[in-house]
Amino acid sequence: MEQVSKSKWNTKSSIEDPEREQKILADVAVKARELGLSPQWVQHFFRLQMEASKQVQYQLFAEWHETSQAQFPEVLDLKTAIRPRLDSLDDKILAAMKANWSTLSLRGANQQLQGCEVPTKFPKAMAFALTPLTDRSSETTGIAPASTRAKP
Ligand SMILES: C=C(O[C@@H]1C=C(C(=O)O)C=C[C@H]1O)C(=O)O
Repeated sequence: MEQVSKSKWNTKSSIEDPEREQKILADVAVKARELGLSPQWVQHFFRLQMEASKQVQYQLFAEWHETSQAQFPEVLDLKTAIRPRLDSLDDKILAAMKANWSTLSLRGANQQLQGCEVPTKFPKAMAFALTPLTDRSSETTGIAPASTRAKP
């Protein structure tokens, strides 16, 4: 996200790109369906990762405004270099979700994550990022309680 932020800082672009976010959410829902994952939970997960990413960007922008940060040298281009990398990361995340779906959809598995603290410069972003893993109510996840799910 530092590269994304630097690129936007240099080009004075806005942090938020709702069109790109909508496209990502639509794409991951299609891919989730293809992989047999809950599109609802997958969208919820990616929505929160995007909130986390924007939180990091806002924090960095605030720091840079504070210090009157100049343009950054040697920053990758957002559209042609950074976003394609983010897209391939999204595909890897979906594949990892597929590989770990039985664990992810276990009710109670989230308890292992409750109260876990990861040292970070971006605690607010981390809170967003972890929410889909810690808040596992079926209302937000679209994952049926274990008792009602068919056995594999
Ligand atoms: C990461 C970016 O910034 C924001 C966050 C996004 C994300 O996390 O995928 C997408 C669009 C922007 O609202 C970006 O512009 O690519």
